[in-house]
Amino acid sequence: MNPPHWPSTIKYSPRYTFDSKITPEIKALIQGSTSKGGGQSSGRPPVVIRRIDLQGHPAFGEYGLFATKKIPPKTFILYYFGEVHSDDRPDSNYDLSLYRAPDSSVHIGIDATATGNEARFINDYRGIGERFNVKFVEERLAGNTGELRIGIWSDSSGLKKGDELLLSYGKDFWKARQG
Ligand SMILES: C[S@@+](CC[C@H](N)C(=O)[O-])C[C@H]1O[C@@H](n2cnc3c(N)ncnc32)[C@H](O)[C@@H]1O
Repeated sequence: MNPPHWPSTIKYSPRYTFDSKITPEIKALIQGSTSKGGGQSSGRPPVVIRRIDLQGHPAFGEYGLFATKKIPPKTFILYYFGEVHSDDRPDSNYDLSLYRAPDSSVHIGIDATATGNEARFINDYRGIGERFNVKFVEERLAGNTGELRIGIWSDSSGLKKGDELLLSYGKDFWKARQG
């Protein structure tokens, strides 16, 4: 079932989908040798999608993601899911880097433009809060033999109920969108 306020134009998926151009080798690299647990851990994450109706909020009219309860510091909240792909998608505003080969011959991303989960709605802190309050943490499941994931964790301050989750997308994201 879709989470509350999920927009009908986007497909909800609490697990990876794979672009048709992803080779079996790359799929195996991402999934690891232990194909354990294809999706989000049990239950809904402690977050809710809300439309931003606050005048002056830089993402006014769009959506954001908010804590439904107090989240302690350094706590796992949810994973970032979307379409795993190996092509360049410079125009996507929902594309996260998942894996880069040491010689840069392969670069895998997770693009949640058309398919994804609640994590796609997390805004960048710039113009909203003083600093980010959540961050991306890479992990491999099953004692480092399972699927490669990007988790979203609270930072050292934690969040209060009702706080908007705010990331730092990094300067390159905004530099690429200037002008
Ligand atoms: C990953 S999406 C975040 C969710 C988005 N607000 C939505 O409703 O789909 C990234 C997009 O959100 C908006 N956004 C996120 N953080 C922002 C910020 N600090 N200032 C302005 N726009 C922001 C921009 O449109 C950006 O391209």
